[in-house]
Amino acid sequence: MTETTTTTPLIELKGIHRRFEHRGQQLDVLRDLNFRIFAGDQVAIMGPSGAGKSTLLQLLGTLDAPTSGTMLFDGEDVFARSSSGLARFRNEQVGFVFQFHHLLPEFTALENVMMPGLIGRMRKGEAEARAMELLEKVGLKDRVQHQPGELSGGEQQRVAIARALFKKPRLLLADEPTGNLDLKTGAGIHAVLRELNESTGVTVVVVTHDPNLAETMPIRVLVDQGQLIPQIPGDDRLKGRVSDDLIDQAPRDPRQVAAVADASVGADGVASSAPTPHA
Ligand SMILES: Nc1ncnc2c1ncn2[C@@H]1O[C@H](COP(=O)(O)OP(=O)(O)OP(=O)(O)O)[C@@H](O)[C@H]1O
Repeated sequence: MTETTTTTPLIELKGIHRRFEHRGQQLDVLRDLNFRIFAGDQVAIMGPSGAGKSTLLQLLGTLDAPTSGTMLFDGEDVFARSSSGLARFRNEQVGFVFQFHHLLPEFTALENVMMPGLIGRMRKGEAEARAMELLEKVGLKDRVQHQPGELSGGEQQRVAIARALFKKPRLLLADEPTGNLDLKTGAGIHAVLRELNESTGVTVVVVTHDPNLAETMPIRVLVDQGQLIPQIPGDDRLKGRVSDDLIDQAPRDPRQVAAVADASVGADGVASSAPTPHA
C-alpha cells in the first residue's frame, strides 16, 4: 500500500526530542527526530536494544509525550490536547499490539475481540458481528470460541491484532509482535499485518528486531543516534519521509550502538547514563 506521496502525512514528527532523567543523569533517547508517515504506509522500525524504538512507538501512540517537538496527526498538534482529549485520540485513532498479547484468559477469542465494543456500549449483536468479521480476516474463523489458553502463540497474537482493529483505528502500532514467536509463526503475523493494511488501509508501524520480518515491510527505518535513518542507505522509498540529507546516511555499526546502550544500563538494570549523552 506504501507509495511516495505529496499529500498531507497522516503523522508528522517535527524536531522530536525525548529525554529521560534518572537519578540526576540525563538520557537523550530521541534527538531532533523528523519523520513523516503517510496513510496506508507499512513501516518497520529497527535498531539495536536500547536505541529508542519503543520510546518512539509510545510517542506515536501518545502513551508518552516528547520533551520537545511536535507531532501532527492529520495536521493536528495532538500533544496540545488535554489528557482526556489524548485518551479520546488513542481510543479512536490508534490500535496497539504488544509482544505479549494481554488477552483476558477467561474470555473466548470472540469475547476478547468484541470487548472494546462492549466497553464502549455498542449493542452486543453489532459488536459480535464486527468481532466475527475481524477474526475471519486474521484467519481464525474456526477458533472464535476458544479461550487464549486453547490457542497457539501465533493465534493469540492474531486475536490481539483483531482486537486492536475493532474500533477501526487509522494507525496500528505493534511493538515486537513476533518477539515471542518462532520465525515461521512470526512471518505469518507480518503477513496478517500486511493483508490488513491492504484490505482496510490501516497504517501499520511495527517495531522489530528481526531483519527478515522487517524486509517484508516497504518502509524500513533504523533508530540511530536518536534519529531515524533508512535501513538501506539511499533508499528512495524514504523520500519525503526523512530529510534528504539523511537518506544516504549509513547506519553506525549496530554492535557499537549496542555496546554503548549496554554501558548505559546500571546495576539495577535501569539506564543511568546516556547512549547519546546530552552535552
Ligand atoms: N521511563 C524511563 N526512564 C529512564 N530511562 C528510560 C525510560 N524509558 C526508557 N528508558 C531508556 O531509554 C533507552 C531507550 O529505551 P527503549 O525501550 O525505547 O529502547 P528499545 O530500542 O525499544 O530497546 P529494546 O529493543 O531493548 O526494547 C533505554 O536506554 C532505556 O533504558
